[in-house]
Amino acid sequence: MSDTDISRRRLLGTAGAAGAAGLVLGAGGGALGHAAAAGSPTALSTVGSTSVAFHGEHQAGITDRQQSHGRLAAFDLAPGAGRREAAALMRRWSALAAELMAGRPAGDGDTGVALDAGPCSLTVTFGFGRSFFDRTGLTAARPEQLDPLPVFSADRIDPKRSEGDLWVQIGADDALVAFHALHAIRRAAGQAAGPRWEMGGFNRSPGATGQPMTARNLMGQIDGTGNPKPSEPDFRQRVFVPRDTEHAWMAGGSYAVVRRIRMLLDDWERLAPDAQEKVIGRRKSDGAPLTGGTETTEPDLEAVGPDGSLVIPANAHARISAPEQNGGAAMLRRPFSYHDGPGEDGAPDAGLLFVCWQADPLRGFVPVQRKLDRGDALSAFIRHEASGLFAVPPGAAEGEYVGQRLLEG
Ligand SMILES: C=CC1=C(C)c2cc3[nH]c(cc4nc(cc5[nH]c(cc1n2)c(C)c5CCC(=O)O)C(CCC(=O)O)=C4C)c(C)c3C=C
Ligand SMILES: [Fe+2]
Repeated sequence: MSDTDISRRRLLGTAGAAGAAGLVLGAGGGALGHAAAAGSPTALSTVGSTSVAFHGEHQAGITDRQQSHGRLAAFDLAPGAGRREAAALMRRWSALAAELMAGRPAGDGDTGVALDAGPCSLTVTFGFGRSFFDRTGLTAARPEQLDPLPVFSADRIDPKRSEGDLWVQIGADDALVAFHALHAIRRAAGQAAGPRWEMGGFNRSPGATGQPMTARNLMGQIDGTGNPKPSEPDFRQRVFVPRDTEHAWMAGGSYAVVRRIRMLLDDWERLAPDAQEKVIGRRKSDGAPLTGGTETTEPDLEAVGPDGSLVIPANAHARISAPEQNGGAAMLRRPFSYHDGPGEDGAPDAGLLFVCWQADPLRGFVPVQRKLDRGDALSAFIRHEASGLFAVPPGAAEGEYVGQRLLEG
């Protein structure tokens, strides 16, 4: 996929909207505004009028710019619901997502919550968890990539907030639009599926920074610099399942690993700024490697300081997670931050809804997390509290629904 493919998916009000929001994945701006914005007296801003297409080769919400509001939710099929009910559900959900992403209401029973807003870059992305295949009698069609993730030594995973038959990722540049979309999805589930868990997150608002820039997380770090770029020749191969895959229904799809990672912010903030930078191996101010340059300068992993020690320490997070240190393993990270008030311990229940995308988690998240688990300086300041692994089918063509090739294959 080229950058142009990505920009074609997006119908941007102006290039300015894209710039203000920071196109971390390098998509260019198109020129088409949402109809509601076209010269009417109640014209929407570019933030409101920007829409993302539901139909396409890949589902939306993978390579699209991170929106300012995210909602992640898992659903379980109802007792007695099987393949037929799941197919009908995916047909309903896909039709609904296409309407909502175009800025149209959720049918007759629309609650009116998003009434005055445009699409606000809404994306709705659907995935299937491991248990979905047993529930629908499709175990033979389940890829080995959905085998359970290993248990890592530092995991503190809450099963009630993990996994699930179906996964929905919602992103939008407006909190009400994001809420409205998930609420409509939940209502449309009807008797077929019920909620298992839900998490809300956020990123910078479009226009908050003077110029487009990579996101910052709640530790204050620039986070996303090393992501694979659409302009790189192996981008597609890293993120999307190839055409010749054994399970043809997943060709053009991707695997999402979702981890709710709490940041132990009180401990982190006790560290001096230079110690914080050594934990990551990059400068906090501008994300440049500790060996110098700018955010996009390649780190010099061999460089030593006057005292003979490595400038980027051996246990620095960015060193350990780099593809060169992991046999080329890479993933596209597209997280949301979260803050759910104080935890039971009184410290902030805040951190990262870490969502990463790859063609194969066994050549993406798993080897990298294995290595981080063994000796990442960041480990002392984070705790993985929930986990999910989902197969995200390719995008649906016009008239199709997401997962149709699996459910009707
Ligand atoms: C298993 C995968 C990863 C987890 C889990 C993870 C958690 C995590 N990371 C940060 C902050 C940063 N990560 C950075 C780089 C980076 N992280 C991963 C993987 C995981 N991170 C990768 C593959 C990379 C890129 C490495 C490279 O290509 O050089 C950085 C540096 C800037 C950047 O490249 O994004 C920061 C900062 C936190 C806070 C966190 C858990 C809460
Ligand atoms: Fe990281």
